Amino acid sequence: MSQDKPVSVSHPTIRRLPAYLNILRKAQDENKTHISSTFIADKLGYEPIQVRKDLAGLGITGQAGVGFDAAELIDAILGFLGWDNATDAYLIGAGNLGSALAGYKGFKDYNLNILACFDSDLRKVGTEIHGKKVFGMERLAELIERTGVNIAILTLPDKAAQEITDKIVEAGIRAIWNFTTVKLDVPDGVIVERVDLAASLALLSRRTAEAMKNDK
Ligand SMILES: NC(=O)c1ccc[n+]([C@@H]2O[C@H](COP(=O)([O-])OP(=O)(O)OC[C@H]3O[C@@H](n4cnc5c(N)ncnc54)[C@H](O)[C@@H]3O)[C@@H](O)[C@H]2O)c1
Repeated sequence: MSQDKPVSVSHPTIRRLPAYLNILRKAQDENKTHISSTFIADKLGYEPIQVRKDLAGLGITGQAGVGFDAAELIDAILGFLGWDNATDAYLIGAGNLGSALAGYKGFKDYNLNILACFDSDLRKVGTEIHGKKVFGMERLAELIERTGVNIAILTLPDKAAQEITDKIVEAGIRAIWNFTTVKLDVPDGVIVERVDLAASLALLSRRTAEAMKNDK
């Protein structure tokens, strides 16, 4: 396997990488040392050329007839995504969604470490959710500044999202995983990635409606 300098990598390619990682790790668990693009493609219902193009975009090419060295490919993907070092994050809004994320053990596979939660509800402050301490909002800026945590996960109500964003950005947060529906206004250099289950559900619903229409 060779690794050249990566060229530009599209967002769809980046979105596919976690699925590749998942397959590679499972294959490793089954003691497979080398994996072909066809193997990965078959598992995901893609064309092998798609997988090869995605990995070539990262500067990785397999060896003809041998495929990719699974361990090297895992390291290359982790390195590309910046998942080779533990990334600490604070979660803000320890309600239904926030608690579920705080308790999701799978994030450790992506080296995301939710250090602690923050909430304005005094009944939650001082408690623990899935082993993560819940701090009051008055501690948020101080702790961001002191610990140098760069990532915030926003799982609070929409109406509080912009105000809290302004505060955490001023305190030093550089990346926000935004689960609210608000389009956040942030200064240049601060990265926001919004998660939208409704968009995904809309696709599911539409495709289901079309499939049912075709069955009639
Ligand atoms: N992205 C998605 O697809 C998706 C899916 C589900 C929910 N959501 C969004 O996630 C957010 C949370 O949803 P939920 O069901 O967990 O709600 P929830 O009411 O269960 O939890 C919200 C939490 O935020 C806290 N909170 C309220 N105001 C706050 C403030 N000013 N500062 C700090 N904490 C505050 C509350 O005390 C509560 O613990 C909502 O904005 C919702 O729209 C998004």
